[in-house]
Amino acid sequence: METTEPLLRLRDIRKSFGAVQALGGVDLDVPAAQVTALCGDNGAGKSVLIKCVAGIHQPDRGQIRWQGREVHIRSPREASALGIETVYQDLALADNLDIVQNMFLGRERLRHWLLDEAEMEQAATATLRELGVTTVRSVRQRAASLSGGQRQSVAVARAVMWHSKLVILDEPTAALGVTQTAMVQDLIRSLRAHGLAVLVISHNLNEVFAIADRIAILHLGRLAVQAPLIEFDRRRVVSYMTSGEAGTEARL
Ligand SMILES: Nc1ncnc2c1ncn2[C@@H]1O[C@H](COP(=O)(O)OP(=O)(O)OP(=O)(O)O)[C@@H](O)[C@H]1O
Repeated sequence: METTEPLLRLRDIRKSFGAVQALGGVDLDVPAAQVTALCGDNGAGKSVLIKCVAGIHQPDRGQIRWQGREVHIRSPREASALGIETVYQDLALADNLDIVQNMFLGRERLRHWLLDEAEMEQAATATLRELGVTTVRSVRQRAASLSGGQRQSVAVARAVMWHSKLVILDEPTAALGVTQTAMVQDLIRSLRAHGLAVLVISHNLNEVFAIADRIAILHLGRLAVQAPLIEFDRRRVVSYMTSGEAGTEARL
C-alpha cells in the first residue's frame, strides 16, 4: 500500500464526444521522478486522456488530484501554472521565433523582471546545457531551422526552465531518426534525474522498455493495467493493448 499519493492521480475519468465514449472511467497514477509510458492501440483514448490533464478537454466526470488535492484544469495556462507542461509532436514551437523567444513564450506576465535579453539568453543556454542538449548551434537560431529532435529538446527545456513538475510527451520520437531518438530518450532520462515526472505516449515497445519505469495501458477507453516495467514482457504488453487482458502465456 502506498502511504503518500503520487504527484498526479486520476480517478474515474470519463469523456464522451456525442455518442462516442472516448474514456470510460480511467484511473491512473503518475509518480514523481519516474517515467510512465502510456500505451494502447489506436483510438484507445491516450490523446483524450492527456488532453484532460493538459487543460484542453474537460472530463465529463471523475477526479484529477495533483500533489494530493483535487484540481480542475480549465485551460493549458492553468495546467502550466500547476507545473504541468505538455509537449505535442508538431506544435511544440513557434517556427518564426528563435529558441530564446520560444522558451519565454507565453510567460509575458513575468516580463517586468525578465525582459532583459541577455538574461533570457543566459537562462535558456544554462537550461539547455543542464539537460545535456549540446547539439543546438545558437540559442538565437530560429525554431524553423531546428531538427525534430532539437525541437523536442527545446520544448522540454522550456518546461524545465519554468519549474514544471510533470512533462507530458505525445509520441516524442515518432518522426525521428535513430540518433535523434536517442537524444530525446536521453533527455527524458535527464528529466527523471531532475526529479520530474514524465508521462510519455509511445507506440514503440523498444522505446517503452528502454525508458519507462512504469507502464499504463489503455484499452477501449479504460485502464487495462498499470504496473512497474519489471512486471511486463513484450507479449504481455501487446496482449493488454490488443485485448485488455494479460493473455495466457506465463509472465517473464
Ligand atoms: N474531438 C473529438 N471528437 C470526437 N471524437 C473524438 C475526439 N477526439 C477523440 N475522439 C475519439 O475518442 C477515441 C479516443 O481517441 P484518442 O485520440 O484519444 O485515441 P489514441 O489512443 O490517442 O489513438 P492514436 O494512438 O491513434 O492516436 C477515438 O474513438 C476517437 O475517434
